[in-house]
Amino acid sequence: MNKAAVIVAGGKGTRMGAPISKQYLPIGGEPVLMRTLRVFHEVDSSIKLILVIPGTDFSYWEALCDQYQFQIPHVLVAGGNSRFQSVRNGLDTLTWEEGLVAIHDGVRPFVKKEVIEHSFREALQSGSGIAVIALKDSIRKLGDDGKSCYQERQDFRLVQTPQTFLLSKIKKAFQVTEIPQFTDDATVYEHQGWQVSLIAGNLENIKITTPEDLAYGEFLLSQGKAK
Ligand SMILES: Nc1ccn([C@@H]2O[C@H](COP(=O)(O)OP(=O)(O)OP(=O)(O)O)[C@@H](O)[C@H]2O)c(=O)n1
Ligand SMILES: C[C@](O)(CO)[C@H](O)COP(=O)(O)O
Repeated sequence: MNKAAVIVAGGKGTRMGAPISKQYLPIGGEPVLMRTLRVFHEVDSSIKLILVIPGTDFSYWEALCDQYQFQIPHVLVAGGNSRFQSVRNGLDTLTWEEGLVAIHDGVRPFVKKEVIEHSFREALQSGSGIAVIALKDSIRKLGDDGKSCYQERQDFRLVQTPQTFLLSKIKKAFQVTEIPQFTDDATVYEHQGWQVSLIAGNLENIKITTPEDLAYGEFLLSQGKAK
């Protein structure tokens, strides 16, 4: 079965507040994105890697690849104005009749190989494999009246990536008009009336979003808790 990964990194990293976009910032001595691409390559070197970045960053990324002698093969695709549009641009480049595709945030470099493998296995079996983790904190639901109420945290999961799908189904799912509820790829898939299948993600698979996340990532690497 053909396998691909669409690594989305078309954002601006506003919340990081850094002079360069967070996907290019060094972590453990190399840009975040190189670490992310390497995990997928090491899972299976036949996975076709599609890297979605802003079109205006292509020459910058190519210079970074030269500087770091980064040679893992990948196809560059220009991103869109939202994550949804960036994913769609990536999917549009995949023309196989059949296959599996993992969609993954470029800024989640600490995903475990086992999670990627599990997501592909589950997608082959049931159509989708969505990485999630249990909550560690208690949660409360806010009401319009300013009050809040208890929620059973075991009924909830935090959603990560990869989110892996049968290519034909996710491509069809993305042929819709974007709505605000599309905060990830699972929501786009289930908009078709299809149920998603969840798999266990890994705690270290944080989305690098704010400066504390970078510091935490460096800590994980220094402790050997992430690679
Ligand atoms: N137009 C966009 C927006 C986001 N993303 C990607 O989607 C992932 C998750 O998004 P987020 O963490 O929100 O990244 P940014 O949009 O870059 O961050 P911010 O909201 O702080 O600007 C990131 O890998 C980001 O690069 C993308 O490919 N295209
Ligand atoms: C896709 C995602 O990483 C799953 O948790 C998340 O929904 C992305 O959200 P963002 O607002 O684009 O950071």
